[in-house]
Amino acid sequence: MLTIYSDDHHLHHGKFELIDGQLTPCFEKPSRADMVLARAQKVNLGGVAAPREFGLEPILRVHDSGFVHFLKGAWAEWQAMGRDYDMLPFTWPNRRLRQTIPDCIDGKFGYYSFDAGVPITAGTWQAVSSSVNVALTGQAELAKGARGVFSLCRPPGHHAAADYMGGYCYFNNAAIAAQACLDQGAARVAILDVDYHHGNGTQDIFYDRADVLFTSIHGDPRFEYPFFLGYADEKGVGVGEGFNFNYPLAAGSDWSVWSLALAAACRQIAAYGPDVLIVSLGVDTFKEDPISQFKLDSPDYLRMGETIGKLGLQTLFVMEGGYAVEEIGINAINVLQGFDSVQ
Ligand SMILES: NCCCNCCCCCC(O)(O)C(F)(F)F
Ligand SMILES: [Zn+2]
Repeated sequence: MLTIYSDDHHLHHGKFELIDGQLTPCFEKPSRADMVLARAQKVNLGGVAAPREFGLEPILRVHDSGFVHFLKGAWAEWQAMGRDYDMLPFTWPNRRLRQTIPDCIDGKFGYYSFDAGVPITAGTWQAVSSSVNVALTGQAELAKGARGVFSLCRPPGHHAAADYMGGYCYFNNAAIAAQACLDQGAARVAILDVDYHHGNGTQDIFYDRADVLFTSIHGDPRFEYPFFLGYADEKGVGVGEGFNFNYPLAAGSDWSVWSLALAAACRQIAAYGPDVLIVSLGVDTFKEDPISQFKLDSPDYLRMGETIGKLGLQTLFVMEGGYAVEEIGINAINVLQGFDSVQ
């Protein structure tokens, strides 16, 4: 399987995030993607290709222009205030506050984000732009007939919605790739989000649409981030009703439980009959993951890939989360090797 990868992700390395009331070094760090790339090369998964440049147009097919232009100009605006350290948001327009866009950068950042997990640094714009190009280059390979492609995206994207970032995500790489499939003539695209955390951004973007089926298996939001979306009763709205399936699972869930949700999601995907499948591939479902509560083990990721491969669909794998850095490469690449093992 071909891997699409850009070194530009190294340009994005936030210093701190707020976890359990403490400022903690960011878990979403460059070594994550380095370990996955190293494993892909070690097992000779396939070639590694640099992304092509697609510009802002495909991003603006999914994201609000005010949001995109805020992110593009944020660091320069911050620097102009004499600040050379990471930007972090700290106040958000909650219930009954004005949904207005202030002039002050702190107000704008709060308007365009939903948590403090999105540091903006000097290299963030370049890194997130390249992460989108990695996803779009993978999508282009699929359009040329590839059975499976791996877009090794960093930063991740599935928490980002049309007009807000959060949870380490800025642009929604998987959603942008899905929209590109539709813009190139696909009638239906299925997205399977296997990251430990619910892909609230991806769900939000496609919630009122029938041309994208969203399925997600994740930690129950009653106890797990992102808390405020990802419940089983969220089925879509309007013409989108019946095209959204959430499978929240209890803390401690292992393969025996997780695989039942995967089978259910795959039944929905098969019934939908998509032209293409996009997998938001997070491997923070791993039993050793430092910020997550599932109990999958490395061999389970081979089975995950085989199960996905048996759908018989052209599939774009888009990297999302996973923080057990020593094993992140083995677990992510196991999924792809499992997929490839199915003829
Ligand atoms: N007590 C733990 C608090 C963790 N708070 C933030 C979690 C963000 C998860 C990001 C991710 O793994 O879903 C992505 F794929 F987007 F990277
Ligand atoms: Zn996650």
